[in-house]
Amino acid sequence: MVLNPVISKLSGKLVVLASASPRRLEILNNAETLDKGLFKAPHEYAVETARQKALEVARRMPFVRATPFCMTKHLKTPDIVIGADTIVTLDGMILEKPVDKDDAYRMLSSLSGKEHSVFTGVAIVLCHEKENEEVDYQLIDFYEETKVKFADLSENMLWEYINSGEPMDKAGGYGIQALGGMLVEYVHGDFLNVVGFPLNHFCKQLDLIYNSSTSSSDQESSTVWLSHNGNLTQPSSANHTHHIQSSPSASPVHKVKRKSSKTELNESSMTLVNSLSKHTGDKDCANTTLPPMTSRGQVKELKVTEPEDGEPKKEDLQRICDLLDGFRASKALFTASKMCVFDVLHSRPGGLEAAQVAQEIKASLKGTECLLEACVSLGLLRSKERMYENTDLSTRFLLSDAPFSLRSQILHYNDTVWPIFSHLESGVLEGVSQRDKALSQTSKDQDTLHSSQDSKLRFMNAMHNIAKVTGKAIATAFDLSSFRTACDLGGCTGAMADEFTEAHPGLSVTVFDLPTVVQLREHFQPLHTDNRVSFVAGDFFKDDLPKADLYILARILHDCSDEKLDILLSKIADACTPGCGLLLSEIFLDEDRKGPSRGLLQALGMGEGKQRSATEYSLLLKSHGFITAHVRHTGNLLDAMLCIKA
Ligand SMILES: C[S@@+](CC[C@H](N)C(=O)[O-])C[C@H]1O[C@@H](n2cnc3c(N)ncnc32)[C@H](O)[C@@H]1O
Repeated sequence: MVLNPVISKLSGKLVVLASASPRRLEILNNAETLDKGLFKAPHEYAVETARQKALEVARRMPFVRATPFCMTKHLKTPDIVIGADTIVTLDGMILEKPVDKDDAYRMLSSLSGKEHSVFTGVAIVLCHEKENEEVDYQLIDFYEETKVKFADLSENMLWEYINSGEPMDKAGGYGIQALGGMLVEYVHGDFLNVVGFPLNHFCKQLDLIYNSSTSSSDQESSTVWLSHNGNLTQPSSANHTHHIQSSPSASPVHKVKRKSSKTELNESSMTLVNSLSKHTGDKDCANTTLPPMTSRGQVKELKVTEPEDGEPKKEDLQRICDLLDGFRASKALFTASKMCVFDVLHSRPGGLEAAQVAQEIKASLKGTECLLEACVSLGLLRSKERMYENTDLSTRFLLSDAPFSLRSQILHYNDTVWPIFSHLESGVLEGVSQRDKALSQTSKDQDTLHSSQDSKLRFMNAMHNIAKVTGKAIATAFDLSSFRTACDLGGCTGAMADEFTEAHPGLSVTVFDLPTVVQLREHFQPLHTDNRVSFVAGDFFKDDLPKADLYILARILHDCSDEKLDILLSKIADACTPGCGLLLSEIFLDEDRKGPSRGLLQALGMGEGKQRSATEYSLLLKSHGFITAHVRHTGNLLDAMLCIKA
């Protein structure tokens, strides 16, 4: 669009930048309590935060004017209040301001060598003072995205920048306008947006507000009219004018107008309602069930609110009941998988009745009906006119031969993890693994040779499943083009090695695992037949390791005590020459050890190892001469870290 003069339109107007107001701290505190899980896309979070900043200030301004002790020079209601919030996102995850140097390290190393997005959400509140001293607010918001790519950052570079102190108060841990500029390879889009304010987009917006008679249908922004105190309820009518119900302190009824499509209107207003209801505690406002997990799988600590009638809230009870019933749901999944319910249903397009399923799985009709109905309630099956069939979720992950099948992993959970967890109380009391105790009963009843072979194959199948699901994300997490040979220590069936050779045509991988495992690997189909994956049997604590440029340790170290880890890392360090790589893949605990719960629940199994954060791994590796080059939170089940031998 052609940009017309706009700044002159502001002359004589009182413009307030919300973030610069004396109430900034409180506003930011309020804004920072926003639950990111509520937002479908990161930019929505930035826009919402900007709205809250602007609205808070706009709503307080007339109040400030009435305060006798306030030293304000502006006794007038502002004409415009502007709020802005900038966030950095990587692979859909919002990176906030680092809490400490380790956090800054985690953030900056995750940005290293990658393109990320910087979003600034901007909210413009136009205040229209009426004759009766009431104020109407018109809210216009928009966002701007800029793509930024970081260069590959060496360890020294990262720490030099972190030690400058600059990252600490900056979203994403860097400031492009200062020292942080040296980290940046390119910027696609508005540079000032990365600095914190998309001036060009803002001017275009002012142009639309003050100069243009252009229809608003082509605007990306949204406009909402608010009541005096900014309260509104969920829109209830289909046209574009919605009545809002005021809270007790608000003036009776105001109108909300928005020049946009109906669907957008509902979505936008809902977000605003949700956020405002947080501030006002207005229980008539729209309520959504919050997802209890963060994007990294940490269960959120949600406040329990006691309604006035003293009754517990439905959502609070639901959260406790979900935990109570969690084991029932797991066991229903295990049983349906073990009894091949999903495979049976897949073999009959159009579905089966409960009696037919019962016949196929050789089970009672009553038991089968209960199992099928429970699976429907868990979203694993769907039913229509008494016929049952798989949902997309079970077709993708629960069939025995699906490319991303997790069935063997489920059977491993049923036959190994479940018995261990049924001894959890003893495990916690004694602080040692209950594995032998839990599994001795099962093996007592069976022929020892066969049972040990069966359980080994079951374990290998489970590892194979997970490697197929996670392998590609790990193999492609870093640029490995400088490595020619790799050794996957504890590489099991070779499924992970297959993903590495698939992703890196110049790479050959030797899988190193215990002799019994290497013997049994013939039960597993290799992905390729071009001989770039070979197998060597041995014990990585005792035997010489095959020579390689890159060592891979996937899901090995969490099972090692600090002493064993020390032995293994010393052996790898001895085998490495400077420049060799070590690629580690594990669940990295958050630095505050509050999540992800998958990692912490795994630790509860009380094996001899322990779960560690990326920084803990990084320090352990550093003590063996490996410098962390990159850390990736892949968003898949496992995270990854690439270290280089100094
Ligand atoms: C948890 S599994 C991980 C498998 C594979 N790395 C993956 O991520 O899919 C651990 C693997 O380490 C192997 N392993 C355990 N101790 C070993 C040792 N001392 N020497 C060699 N391999 C070992 C096991 O046989 C098993 O295959």
